[in-house]
Amino acid sequence: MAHHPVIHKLEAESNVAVALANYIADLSAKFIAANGSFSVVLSGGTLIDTLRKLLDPPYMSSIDWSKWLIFFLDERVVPLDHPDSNYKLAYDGFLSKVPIPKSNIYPIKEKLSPDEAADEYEQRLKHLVANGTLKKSPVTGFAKFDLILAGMGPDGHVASLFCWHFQRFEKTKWVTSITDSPKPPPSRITFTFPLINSASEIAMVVTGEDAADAIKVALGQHASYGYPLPVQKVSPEGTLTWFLDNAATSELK
Ligand SMILES: O=C(O)[C@H](O)[C@@H](O)[C@H](O)[C@H](O)COP(=O)(O)O
Repeated sequence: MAHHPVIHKLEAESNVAVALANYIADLSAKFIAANGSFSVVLSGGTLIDTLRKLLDPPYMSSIDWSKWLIFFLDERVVPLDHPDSNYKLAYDGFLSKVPIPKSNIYPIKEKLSPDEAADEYEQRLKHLVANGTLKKSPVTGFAKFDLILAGMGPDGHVASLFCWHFQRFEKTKWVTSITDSPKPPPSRITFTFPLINSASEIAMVVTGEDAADAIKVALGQHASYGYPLPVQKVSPEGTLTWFLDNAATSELK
Protein backbone atom coordinates (compact mmCIF):
# COMPACT_ATOMS: atom_id res chain seq x y z
CA MET A 1 0.00 0.00 0.00
CA ALA A 2 1.52 3.29 -1.09
CA HIS A 3 2.04 5.98 1.56
CA HIS A 4 0.62 9.46 1.10
CA PRO A 5 2.99 11.65 -0.86
CA VAL A 6 4.87 14.44 0.90
CA ILE A 7 4.48 17.73 -0.98
CA HIS A 8 6.96 20.59 -0.60
CA LYS A 9 5.65 23.73 -2.29
CA LEU A 10 8.47 26.22 -2.30
CA GLU A 11 8.77 29.76 -3.48
CA ALA A 12 11.46 29.69 -6.15
CA GLU A 13 13.68 27.12 -7.83
CA SER A 14 16.51 28.25 -5.53
CA ASN A 15 14.42 27.22 -2.50
CA VAL A 16 13.78 23.86 -4.15
CA ALA A 17 17.55 23.42 -4.56
CA VAL A 18 18.10 24.03 -0.82
CA ALA A 19 15.23 21.76 0.31
CA LEU A 20 16.39 19.03 -2.07
CA ALA A 21 19.97 19.18 -0.77
CA ASN A 22 18.71 18.81 2.80
CA TYR A 23 16.49 15.89 1.90
CA ILE A 24 19.24 14.09 -0.02
CA ALA A 25 21.86 14.65 2.70
CA ASP A 26 19.50 13.20 5.34
CA LEU A 27 18.73 10.15 3.22
CA SER A 28 22.42 9.65 2.43
CA ALA A 29 23.26 9.54 6.14
CA LYS A 30 20.30 7.27 6.91
CA PHE A 31 20.92 4.69 4.18
CA ILE A 32 24.69 4.63 4.69
CA ALA A 33 24.20 4.06 8.44
CA ALA A 34 21.75 1.25 7.72
CA ASN A 35 23.44 -0.51 4.77
CA GLY A 36 26.84 1.02 4.14
CA SER A 37 25.85 2.43 0.75
CA PHE A 38 23.43 4.84 -0.91
CA SER A 39 22.07 3.99 -4.35
CA VAL A 40 20.89 7.06 -6.26
CA VAL A 41 19.21 7.18 -9.66
CA LEU A 42 19.48 10.41 -11.65
CA SER A 43 17.28 11.65 -14.46
CA GLY A 44 18.40 14.22 -16.97
CA GLY A 45 16.87 17.62 -17.62
CA THR A 46 16.88 20.50 -15.14
CA LEU A 47 17.28 18.16 -12.15
CA ILE A 48 21.07 18.14 -12.46
CA ASP A 49 21.30 21.90 -12.05
CA THR A 50 18.88 21.78 -9.10
CA LEU A 51 21.35 19.44 -7.34
CA ARG A 52 23.92 22.28 -7.22
CA LYS A 53 23.42 23.07 -3.49
CA LEU A 54 24.97 19.70 -2.64
CA LEU A 55 28.26 21.16 -3.88
CA ASP A 56 28.18 23.84 -1.15
CA PRO A 57 28.92 23.67 2.58
CA PRO A 58 27.90 21.90 4.73
CA TYR A 59 26.89 19.11 2.34
CA MET A 60 30.04 18.86 0.30
CA SER A 61 32.09 17.78 3.33
CA SER A 62 29.37 16.13 5.46
CA ILE A 63 28.20 13.61 2.84
CA ASP A 64 30.11 10.33 2.60
CA TRP A 65 30.37 10.42 -1.20
CA SER A 66 32.53 7.30 -1.30
CA LYS A 67 29.44 5.22 -0.44
CA TRP A 68 27.23 6.58 -3.22
CA LEU A 69 26.26 4.44 -6.22
CA ILE A 70 24.96 6.31 -9.26
CA PHE A 71 22.53 5.00 -11.89
CA PHE A 72 20.61 6.64 -14.73
CA LEU A 73 16.81 6.64 -14.80
CA ASP A 74 16.86 7.15 -18.53
CA GLU A 75 19.60 7.77 -21.04
CA ARG A 76 19.88 8.88 -24.60
CA VAL A 77 21.54 6.27 -26.83
CA VAL A 78 24.47 8.45 -27.90
CA PRO A 79 28.18 8.36 -27.01
CA LEU A 80 28.87 9.37 -23.39
CA ASP A 81 30.66 12.53 -24.52
CA HIS A 82 27.81 13.61 -26.82
CA PRO A 83 25.99 16.86 -25.87
CA ASP A 84 22.69 14.89 -25.62
CA SER A 85 24.06 12.37 -23.11
CA ASN A 86 22.46 12.44 -19.65
CA TYR A 87 25.70 10.95 -18.30
CA LYS A 88 27.63 13.92 -19.71
CA LEU A 89 25.08 16.35 -18.28
CA ALA A 90 25.33 14.72 -14.85
CA TYR A 91 29.11 14.39 -15.05
CA ASP A 92 29.78 17.98 -16.08
CA GLY A 93 27.25 19.52 -13.67
CA PHE A 94 27.58 17.25 -10.64
CA LEU A 95 29.51 13.99 -10.70
CA SER A 96 32.87 15.52 -11.69
CA LYS A 97 32.62 17.84 -8.67
CA VAL A 98 32.07 15.25 -5.92
CA PRO A 99 34.40 12.43 -4.82
CA ILE A 100 32.20 9.50 -5.90
CA PRO A 101 34.52 6.69 -7.04
CA LYS A 102 34.35 6.24 -10.81
CA SER A 103 33.66 2.52 -10.31
CA ASN A 104 30.46 3.43 -8.40
CA ILE A 105 29.00 5.24 -11.42
CA TYR A 106 27.00 3.12 -13.88
CA PRO A 107 26.62 4.78 -17.30
CA ILE A 108 25.11 2.88 -20.24
CA LYS A 109 27.42 0.92 -22.54
CA GLU A 110 28.32 2.69 -25.75
CA LYS A 111 28.09 1.37 -29.32
CA LEU A 112 25.00 -0.78 -28.74
CA SER A 113 21.57 -0.50 -30.34
CA PRO A 114 18.84 0.94 -28.04
CA ASP A 115 17.50 -2.57 -27.50
CA GLU A 116 20.92 -4.01 -26.70
CA ALA A 117 21.79 -1.09 -24.43
CA ALA A 118 18.57 -1.56 -22.43
CA ASP A 119 19.20 -5.30 -22.15
CA GLU A 120 22.80 -4.82 -21.10
CA TYR A 121 21.83 -2.28 -18.41
CA GLU A 122 19.11 -4.61 -17.10
CA GLN A 123 21.59 -7.50 -16.92
CA ARG A 124 24.08 -5.32 -15.06
CA LEU A 125 21.40 -4.31 -12.53
CA LYS A 126 20.42 -7.97 -12.05
CA HIS A 127 24.04 -8.86 -11.47
CA LEU A 128 24.36 -6.09 -8.86
CA VAL A 129 21.29 -7.43 -7.08
CA ALA A 130 22.68 -10.98 -7.21
CA ASN A 131 26.02 -9.94 -5.70
CA GLY A 132 24.37 -7.84 -2.97
CA THR A 133 25.48 -4.41 -4.23
CA LEU A 134 21.85 -3.45 -4.79
CA LYS A 135 18.88 -4.41 -2.66
CA LYS A 136 15.95 -6.39 -3.99
CA SER A 137 12.32 -5.57 -3.37
CA PRO A 138 10.74 -8.40 -1.37
CA VAL A 139 7.43 -7.38 -2.95
CA THR A 140 8.30 -7.32 -6.67
CA GLY A 141 11.73 -8.97 -6.98
CA PHE A 142 12.99 -5.92 -8.90
CA ALA A 143 16.03 -3.94 -7.72
CA LYS A 144 15.16 -1.61 -4.86
CA PHE A 145 17.00 1.69 -5.20
CA ASP A 146 17.36 3.89 -2.14
CA LEU A 147 16.52 7.09 -3.99
CA ILE A 148 15.22 7.94 -7.46
CA LEU A 149 15.47 11.61 -8.42
CA ALA A 150 13.07 12.27 -11.28
CA GLY A 151 11.93 15.25 -13.29
CA MET A 152 8.68 15.51 -15.22
CA GLY A 153 8.05 16.88 -18.70
CA PRO A 154 5.20 19.32 -19.45
CA ASP A 155 3.31 16.36 -21.02
CA GLY A 156 3.54 14.43 -17.74
CA HIS A 157 6.32 12.06 -18.87
CA VAL A 158 8.69 10.59 -16.34
CA ALA A 159 12.01 8.94 -17.26
CA SER A 160 11.46 8.17 -20.99
CA LEU A 161 7.97 6.80 -20.36
CA PHE A 162 5.63 8.86 -22.52
CA CYS A 163 1.87 9.02 -22.70
CA TRP A 164 1.12 7.40 -26.06
CA HIS A 165 3.98 4.89 -26.01
CA PHE A 166 3.69 1.25 -25.00
CA GLN A 167 6.82 1.28 -22.82
CA ARG A 168 4.77 2.79 -20.01
CA PHE A 169 2.81 -0.49 -19.72
CA GLU A 170 5.87 -2.74 -19.41
CA LYS A 171 5.45 -5.24 -16.57
CA THR A 172 8.38 -7.64 -16.92
CA LYS A 173 11.46 -5.83 -18.20
CA TRP A 174 13.50 -3.71 -15.78
CA VAL A 175 14.89 -1.48 -18.52
CA THR A 176 13.44 -0.92 -21.97
CA SER A 177 14.14 1.17 -25.06
CA ILE A 178 12.33 3.70 -27.23
CA THR A 179 13.35 4.83 -30.71
CA ASP A 180 10.63 7.43 -31.31
CA SER A 181 10.78 9.59 -28.21
CA PRO A 182 8.64 12.71 -28.70
CA LYS A 183 11.32 14.62 -26.77
CA PRO A 184 14.55 14.59 -28.80
CA PRO A 185 16.79 12.73 -29.20
CA PRO A 186 14.56 9.82 -30.34
CA SER A 187 16.63 6.82 -29.13
CA ARG A 188 16.74 6.21 -25.41
CA ILE A 189 16.71 3.55 -22.75
CA THR A 190 14.58 3.93 -19.67
CA PHE A 191 13.72 2.27 -16.36
CA THR A 192 10.20 0.77 -16.44
CA PHE A 193 7.46 1.54 -13.91
CA PRO A 194 7.81 -1.72 -11.95
CA LEU A 195 11.51 -0.97 -11.43
CA ILE A 196 10.87 2.69 -10.60
CA ASN A 197 8.09 1.90 -8.16
CA SER A 198 10.15 -0.68 -6.27
CA ALA A 199 12.29 2.18 -4.89
CA SER A 200 12.45 3.16 -1.24
CA GLU A 201 12.24 6.87 -1.98
CA ILE A 202 11.24 8.78 -5.08
CA ALA A 203 11.66 12.54 -5.31
CA MET A 204 9.77 14.28 -8.10
CA VAL A 205 11.58 17.55 -8.70
CA VAL A 206 9.51 19.85 -10.88
CA THR A 207 9.95 23.58 -11.41
CA GLY A 208 8.75 26.13 -13.95
CA GLU A 209 5.35 27.06 -15.32
CA ASP A 210 5.50 24.66 -18.28
CA ALA A 211 4.79 21.91 -15.76
CA ALA A 212 1.80 23.59 -14.08
CA ASP A 213 -1.00 21.83 -16.00
CA ALA A 214 0.50 18.37 -15.58
CA ILE A 215 1.15 19.06 -11.87
CA LYS A 216 -2.54 19.89 -11.46
CA VAL A 217 -3.41 16.48 -12.91
CA ALA A 218 -0.64 14.66 -11.01
CA LEU A 219 -1.84 16.04 -7.67
CA GLY A 220 -5.43 15.05 -8.37
CA GLN A 221 -6.93 18.49 -8.97
CA HIS A 222 -7.85 17.92 -12.59
CA ALA A 223 -8.94 14.87 -14.59
CA SER A 224 -6.62 13.64 -17.30
CA TYR A 225 -9.55 12.86 -19.62
CA GLY A 226 -9.67 9.18 -18.86
CA TYR A 227 -6.06 8.26 -19.57
CA PRO A 228 -3.54 8.63 -16.76
CA LEU A 229 -0.40 10.62 -17.40
CA PRO A 230 2.81 8.62 -16.88
CA VAL A 231 3.54 10.75 -13.79
CA GLN A 232 0.31 9.47 -12.20
CA LYS A 233 1.79 5.97 -12.22
CA VAL A 234 4.67 6.96 -9.94
CA SER A 235 3.81 5.16 -6.72
CA PRO A 236 6.81 3.79 -4.83
CA GLU A 237 6.81 1.02 -2.24
CA GLY A 238 8.35 3.66 0.02
CA THR A 239 7.74 7.39 0.04
CA LEU A 240 7.04 9.82 -2.82
CA THR A 241 8.18 13.38 -2.11
CA TRP A 242 7.37 16.30 -4.39
CA PHE A 243 9.64 19.34 -4.66
CA LEU A 244 7.77 22.10 -6.49
CA ASP A 245 8.19 25.84 -6.98
CA ASN A 246 5.51 28.53 -7.25
CA ALA A 247 5.52 28.43 -11.03
CA ALA A 248 4.90 24.67 -11.16
CA THR A 249 2.03 24.96 -8.65
CA SER A 250 0.47 28.06 -10.23
CA GLU A 251 -2.56 26.12 -11.53
CA LEU A 252 -3.33 24.49 -8.17
CA LYS A 253 -6.27 25.61 -6.06
O1 LIG B 1 16.15 12.37 -20.78
C1 LIG B 1 15.55 13.29 -20.26
O2 LIG B 1 15.29 14.33 -20.84
C2 LIG B 1 15.09 13.20 -18.85
O3 LIG B 1 15.59 12.24 -18.06
C3 LIG B 1 13.61 13.43 -18.74
O4 LIG B 1 12.86 12.38 -18.27
C4 LIG B 1 13.45 14.66 -17.89
O5 LIG B 1 13.63 14.37 -16.54
C5 LIG B 1 12.11 15.30 -18.11
O6 LIG B 1 11.91 15.47 -19.48
C6 LIG B 1 12.02 16.65 -17.43
O7 LIG B 1 12.98 17.49 -17.97
P1 LIG B 1 13.16 18.97 -17.45
O8 LIG B 1 13.49 18.89 -16.00
O9 LIG B 1 14.27 19.53 -18.27
O10 LIG B 1 11.84 19.65 -17.70
